[in-house]
Amino acid sequence: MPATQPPKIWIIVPAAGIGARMESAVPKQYLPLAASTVLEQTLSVLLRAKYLAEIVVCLHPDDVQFDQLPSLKQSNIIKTLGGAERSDSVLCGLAAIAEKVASSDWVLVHDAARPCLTAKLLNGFIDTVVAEQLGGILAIPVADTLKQVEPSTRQVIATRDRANLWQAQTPQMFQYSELLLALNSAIKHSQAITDEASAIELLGKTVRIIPGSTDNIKITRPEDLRLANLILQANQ
Ligand SMILES: Nc1ccn([C@@H]2O[C@H](COP(=O)(O)OP(=O)(O)OP(=O)(O)O)[C@@H](O)[C@H]2O)c(=O)n1
Ligand SMILES: C[C@](O)(CO)[C@H](O)COP(=O)(O)O
Repeated sequence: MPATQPPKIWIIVPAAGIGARMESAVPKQYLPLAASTVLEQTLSVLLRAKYLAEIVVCLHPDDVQFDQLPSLKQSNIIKTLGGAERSDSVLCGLAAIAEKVASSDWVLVHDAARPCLTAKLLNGFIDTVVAEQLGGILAIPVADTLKQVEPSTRQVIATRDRANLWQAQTPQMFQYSELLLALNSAIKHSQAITDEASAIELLGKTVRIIPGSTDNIKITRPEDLRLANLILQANQ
């Protein structure tokens, strides 16, 4: 019987955002974190992914920092230009691997701005998606009581049922051809999407939730950086 080929995983790291909500002088992916920067911390974990083919980092056209990072010396990290929206950046990443990837290879997308992912969580996630052969995302159940609010007055309109509501995280992982089709279709139909899973959902396809971790925060606002430092210290 012929031996089965191990799966191949291509990792796309959208890192072309300007970090408006962070209000920092440099884009948040280049802010200092632990002994390096947010992006280097993220890449150091992703380099430990099982079945890794290549990592593609999608950068802003004005990016001057990436080439200065020691991580660039890794042969399986390549860079490409990102786009106006996160989904455009991911599509640029898919274009960068188009000549090398097979349609059934897996593409794992992970935000540059989520540096507290651990190799254990990452590889557990990969194992589950590969074993079930079904695209999936990390997510955590909503923990707090949810209020719907009138935006101008900030008055509470209603308390919403949080049962079965989960907060999406990254990594998110789908087969190359499925993700390419889904993102192109969402853009063609002007559907606003903030993650890969929403594009897949719009095609009517199944997305599996795999429990993530409250530690896998996205650096969005200034206070998140302090929390990320504490999480990384605690996980040392
Ligand atoms: N055009 C864009 C916008 C975002 N991203 C990336 O997508 C991830 C998640 O986005 P978010 O946290 O919203 O980052 P920013 O867009 O940089 O932040 P903000 O929305 O506050 O401007 C980040 O790693 C960011 O660099 C990207 O690659 N291309
Ligand atoms: C993909 C994501 O990290 C899932 O939480 C998120 O959607 C990205 O950015 P957002 O613009 O802050 O929602």
